[in-house]
Amino acid sequence: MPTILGGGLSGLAAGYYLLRKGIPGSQIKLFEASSRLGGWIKSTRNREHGIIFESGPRTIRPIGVNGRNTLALLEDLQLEKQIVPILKTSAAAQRRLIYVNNQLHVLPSNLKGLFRKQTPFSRPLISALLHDISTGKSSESLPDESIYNFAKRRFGQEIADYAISPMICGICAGNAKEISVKFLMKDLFAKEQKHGGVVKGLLASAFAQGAKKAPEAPSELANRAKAEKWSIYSLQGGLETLPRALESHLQAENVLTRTNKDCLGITFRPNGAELTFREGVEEVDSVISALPSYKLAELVRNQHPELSEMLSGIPYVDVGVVNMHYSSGNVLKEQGFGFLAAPAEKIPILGVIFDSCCFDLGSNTVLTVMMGGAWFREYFGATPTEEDLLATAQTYLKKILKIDQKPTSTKVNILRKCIPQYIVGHHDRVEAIRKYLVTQKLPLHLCGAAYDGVGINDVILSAKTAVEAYKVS
Ligand SMILES: Cc1cc2nc3c(=O)[nH]c(=O)nc-3n(C[C@H](O)[C@H](O)[C@H](O)COP(=O)(O)OP(=O)(O)OC[C@H]3O[C@@H](n4cnc5c(N)ncnc54)[C@H](O)[C@@H]3O)c2cc1C
Ligand SMILES: C=Cc1c2[nH]c(c1C)Cc1[nH]c(c(CCC(=O)O)c1C)Cc1[nH]c(c(C)c1CCC(=O)O)Cc1[nH]c(c(C)c1C=C)C2
Repeated sequence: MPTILGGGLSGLAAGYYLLRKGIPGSQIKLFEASSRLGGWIKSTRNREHGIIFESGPRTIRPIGVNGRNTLALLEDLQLEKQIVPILKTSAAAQRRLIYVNNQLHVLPSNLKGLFRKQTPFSRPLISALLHDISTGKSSESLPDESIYNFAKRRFGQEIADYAISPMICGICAGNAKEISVKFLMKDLFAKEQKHGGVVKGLLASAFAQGAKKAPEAPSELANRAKAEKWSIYSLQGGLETLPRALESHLQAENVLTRTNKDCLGITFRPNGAELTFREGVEEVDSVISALPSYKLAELVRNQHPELSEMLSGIPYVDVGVVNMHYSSGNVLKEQGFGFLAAPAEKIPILGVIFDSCCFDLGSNTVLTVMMGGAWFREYFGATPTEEDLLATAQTYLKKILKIDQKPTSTKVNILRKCIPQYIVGHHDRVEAIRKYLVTQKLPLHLCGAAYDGVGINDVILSAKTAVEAYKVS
């Protein structure tokens, strides 16, 4: 009987894939510590004006193997009609801004943009590619390095400071000087190590592969996303519609989903495992962990200190999220998805999402300010109040976006340890963790944001992969 620990998106998706594997729902259990399922995905609708505030994720990418996998899941859950796409032609898809040198700048969004000089860059971006071509490989071969160093070596300091560093903030709220190059640029790094440059490597593999592409049968929804040119998408009712649909699906199939069930320890036995809860002990055949890695580390510490140590080596950061709603028309002068602040600006906010520019919210303006991340303690100390975060958000909305108006409603969330950081050495660490599970023959499978990608698509795929490896006894 497989038991899932953690009822965030990856845990719910693990339940869905176990059912698809043919395991009867009555044999599957899912235990969640908090009072609700969905983890960081939380969409709150204001009762008075109906505006939805997302405190966690808000958009999903439709492309790539993992993007298409999510679309197949949505299709199976019959959520197609609830998809709200952002088209590639929209301002939200084409205008991503960065805040550098006390100013907002638009990042190039097409090939033409590479040939033009655009602030804050001192030269057209094409010169970054020439920099890569003319720069040799690093003298010794590197097993890993920070994405900042890699970008600086290959493409120059401006790319590292103005493009890569803000982008890392906008994906994992992290410091590019600490994050592994393999987090986003695994292939480019491998190409550089093999061919002495990224462009050289890309050309070599283009010649080697010709125009061949892996054959794949995309779902109807993936074809629609391509034909209609979706850039990213959300769901009616907010992204929480997805965990709610998974929850209903699992319950309809008789999966036992229990909230307020905080697992306190795991002890592996020759034929399974014992899970300790405040209410007592549950005996299970095998465990699928959809927990944050630092939590799993606590649960296995007594029996497997070495595994626990490796799991605790994956750091997490805190993010402050402030949703702002203005009912008095458009208070926003800028168009686009939002802006990200370059860490060199040394301001407490990571970036702002222009929600009402992404989705049609009538005459309302809705913005989400994200702050802290890798620098949370530095700017906010150990115990900031919600008022501190709201005041900071308002200060920077006024300074950067010139918004003076008082918001109609606001919501502040301090998300503690919400995003894992894939620091230099992460991939080796995850490999060592997996090797330990195999050599110790532990009936434990891992999924979730801690290991193979932090996005929604990644965690859904991680659940699918974990379930594929699960052997039905
Ligand atoms: C602010 C923010 C913005 C984001 N934006 C995007 C975005 O726009 N697009 C995108 O693709 N991704 C985004 N993400 C990432 C995405 O939200 C996450 O990767 C995903 O939700 C993680 O799901 P998970 O199931 O791995 O983890 P979690 O959501 O952390 O779920 C883990 C669950 O385990 C439970 N748990 C913990 N301890 C125990 C225990 N002892 N026993 C039982 N249960 C336990 C927790 O309560 C929780 O419900 C964002 C994340 C954040 C924080
Ligand atoms: C400022 C903080 C954050 C913002 N979004 C996130 C954080 C921590 C989290 C996040 N955003 C994206 C993903 C998924 C990546 C994936 O694998 O699909 C996650 C976990 C999507 C994303 N958002 C931005 C970028 C560059 C990306 C990567 C993929 C894509 O191109 O869509 C930009 C961006 N994020 C934030 C802002 C303010 C912003 C700005 C323009 C907020």
